[in-house]
Amino acid sequence: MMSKGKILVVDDNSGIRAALKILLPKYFNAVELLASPAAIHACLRDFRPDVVLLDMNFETDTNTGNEGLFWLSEIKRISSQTEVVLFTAYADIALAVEGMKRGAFDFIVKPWDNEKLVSVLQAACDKVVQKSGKTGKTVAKETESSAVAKMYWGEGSVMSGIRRTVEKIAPTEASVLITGENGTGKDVLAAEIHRLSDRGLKPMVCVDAGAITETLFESELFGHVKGAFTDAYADHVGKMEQANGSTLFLDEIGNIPLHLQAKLLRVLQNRSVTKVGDTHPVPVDIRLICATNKNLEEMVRNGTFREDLYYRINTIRLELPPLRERQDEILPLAKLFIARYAEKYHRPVTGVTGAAEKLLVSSRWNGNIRELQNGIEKAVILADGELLDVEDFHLSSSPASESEASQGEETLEMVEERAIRAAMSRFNGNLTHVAKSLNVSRPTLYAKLKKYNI
Ligand SMILES: Nc1ncnc2c1ncn2[C@@H]1O[C@H](COP(=O)(O)OP(=O)(O)OP(=O)(O)O)[C@@H](O)[C@H]1O
Repeated sequence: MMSKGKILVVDDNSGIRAALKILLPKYFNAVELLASPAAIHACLRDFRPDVVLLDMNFETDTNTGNEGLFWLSEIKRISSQTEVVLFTAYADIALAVEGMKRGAFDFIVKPWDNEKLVSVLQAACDKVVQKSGKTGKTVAKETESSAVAKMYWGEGSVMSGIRRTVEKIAPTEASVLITGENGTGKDVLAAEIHRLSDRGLKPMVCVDAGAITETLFESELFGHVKGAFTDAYADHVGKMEQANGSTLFLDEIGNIPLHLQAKLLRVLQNRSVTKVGDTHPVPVDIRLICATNKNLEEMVRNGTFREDLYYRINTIRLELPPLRERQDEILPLAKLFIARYAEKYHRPVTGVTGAAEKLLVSSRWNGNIRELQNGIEKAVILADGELLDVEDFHLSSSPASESEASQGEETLEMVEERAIRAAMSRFNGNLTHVAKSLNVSRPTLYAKLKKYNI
């Protein structure tokens, strides 16, 4: 039976790689093979293996195993949850013991026994799943969704400039402030910066300051101890502590009221957080990325945003322009979304007609990339042919307008229900993300969930 799990094999012997390329895919979800350890960093970041099967000697004529031990430490340093199985042609017990002391899961001697190798790799995968407290299915799902969230950069000049800055600043500890209208891709950009950083193997922790009430804000961000307030039945670890060693993404930072801004600033300055109802500060090491669609400078001027907090979060500023100012990106993004939704809904759509291209490029896209994405999703579901045409889009006015609602209630209701169900499944029922992706408020989403019995 196929096990869950992703295996990375690092071995410079092409014969061994060829044999494992045939053997391992029968037992595991995904297998990557590297001839040289030089690409291990990139592979850990992009492929995110559960287990690495690591050769101990990469240079002919050396059999000290030192290189293997070095790479073992590197893998553990970068991704402590990844298990490493050492693979050596030289049965050296001392080396095996040293490797295990340094955190290797097990040791396999070449020439190997297929059954033994598979069972050791399976046991290592099981350990990863147990440690993360997830089933193999959810591990695979997370990987899928992180692949979906991967940012499309395009060739446009504006985004190329931002990309160059991002590549420079991502590996640093600098706080980043991302600004831009709704739907311009601030969340996606934050995730990309995190992915490219040294913290990228840990999950980024997100707080949507626009979606939590003022009363819950402190407890959500800083945590609370049991009994701190009426409903505090147990200790709760706040998002800041959860983000320790990783990145905290504070979305809609412009929505935080002034008195809470002061508390947030204190935590950021002291690099320690005290739970509500507690007196002991806990040190936290976080990289901060904030986003807003508000004009923070104006808020500072009119006294609704603290100047000191503004400077604290704003070491690097990235401004995502509205989609109407990045027209060269509209068609490439449209193609990307068409391919995504054609596959998802099993529709034969492959592109757009020339007339539809003109319409897409000249539309205002007040809801930016989110609106384009939603428009394409609907069009792909409803289209009859292979090419989307002008009438497949309802772009004469803004997409949520009444003119759209009057175009055949039955069909649109069906589309709406399907879109909500799709979003619920895509975001595993996370209502904040579902509401955001559909561009509706949470109360509207609740009403629709009730209406469609979802
Ligand atoms: N560069 C991109 N490549 C692929 N998809 C993108 C890109 N930018 C945005 N999207 C998609 O557009 C939608 C909106 O993006 P995102 O949520 O990041 O925008 P936002 O600016 O954070 O919006 P809001 O201000 O409402 O929070 C998402 O579904 C996202 O997947």
